Amino acid sequence: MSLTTSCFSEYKDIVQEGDLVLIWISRDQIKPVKMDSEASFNTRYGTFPHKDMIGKKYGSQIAIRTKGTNRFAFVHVLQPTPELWTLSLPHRTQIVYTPDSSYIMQRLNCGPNSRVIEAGTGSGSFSHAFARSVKKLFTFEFHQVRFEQAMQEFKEHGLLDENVTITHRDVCADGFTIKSGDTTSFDLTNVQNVDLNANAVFLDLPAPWEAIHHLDSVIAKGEKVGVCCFSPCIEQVDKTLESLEKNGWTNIEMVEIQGRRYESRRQMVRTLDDALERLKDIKRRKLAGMERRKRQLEGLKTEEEKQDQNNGQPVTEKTQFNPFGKGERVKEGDPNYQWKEVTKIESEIKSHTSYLTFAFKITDKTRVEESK
Ligand SMILES: C[S@@+](CC[C@H](N)C(=O)[O-])C[C@H]1O[C@@H](n2cnc3c(N)ncnc32)[C@H](O)[C@@H]1O
Repeated sequence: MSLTTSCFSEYKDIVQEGDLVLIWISRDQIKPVKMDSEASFNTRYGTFPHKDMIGKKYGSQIAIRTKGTNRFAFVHVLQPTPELWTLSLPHRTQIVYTPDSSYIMQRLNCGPNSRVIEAGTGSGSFSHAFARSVKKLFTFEFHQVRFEQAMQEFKEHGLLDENVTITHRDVCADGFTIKSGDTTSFDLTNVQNVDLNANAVFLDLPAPWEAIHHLDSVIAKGEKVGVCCFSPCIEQVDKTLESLEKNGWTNIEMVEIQGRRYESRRQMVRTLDDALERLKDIKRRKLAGMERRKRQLEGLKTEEEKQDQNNGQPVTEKTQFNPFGKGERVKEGDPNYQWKEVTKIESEIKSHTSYLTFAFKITDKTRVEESK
């Protein structure tokens, strides 16, 4: 089923047939699904029929009974946003994540008047974020299949009807000018050359330094234009810096974003008495074990031990309460215990993604001088 919706720019209350819905299973598992009342969404916990989601409010929890057990499994139905799309999209390439994209848009002063050039389009992660915030996005991709997939996806998401143009192009070899005869989503019926007039540029290419000299003819005159090059290796940054300087870009700065997710959690308050009790417990259990082994070697067993052996039960008494983790499990926040608020960092941190090299340029200063 292929339907064009403006799901990324319009807010809706109710899930409808044909909607692109992001099904939130867990923080690491969000799946994009087109609503089709005949279809179901399968998880390892069970099957969620789409018809149970259609008609519900966005944000609703949908529950089913799990297979074989009398428990519930649930998912949430969410409306797409660029941030959630980045976490759920089908990867065709490496992508730009929200900590980087939000920082880049802020540094490039992106807003409702921005006209942005992006190359390459890749999986379209950043394109969705740009599309929501800027006036025009001109995105370029030289890989034929990726170009077609991205164009289809942008069409389905309603982006091509709004402010996005995608062009099939090797920007290092052929620059950024869109002209008649090009393979592009731009309607070139009455146009020879498209005036890109871009005031922000984002290059996520293996060799951005080969594309920089093509920018002068497509960036806005008389205003400050920003460029950001996204490169994973410092050697690439070196070459980019050289090219930026050579082509008259100034205020060059390289930064790296180290995104961290902090979680607010509760930790049980542990007192000195708890620590002493724990040490005593270890000692008690050790002694009980030694006694038992001794009796086993001597072939002697207490009545209780014989009984326990018959039942297959452990002989050592179970620790009732242990604030250091082992023993009886206590649910976080259990009101019978004392808790303190703590911050925990995620266990697996995705560290270095890429270096961001920013630079700025004003090609024709006449207008700026006049306004002074
Ligand atoms: C890392 S991906 C971009 C990912 C994208 N920023 C995202 O967030 O989804 C780089 C893309 O640039 C494309 N590319 C590489 N060299 C290019 C060139 N000279 N012209 C146009 N696209 C190019 C590749 O085909 C690839 O799809």
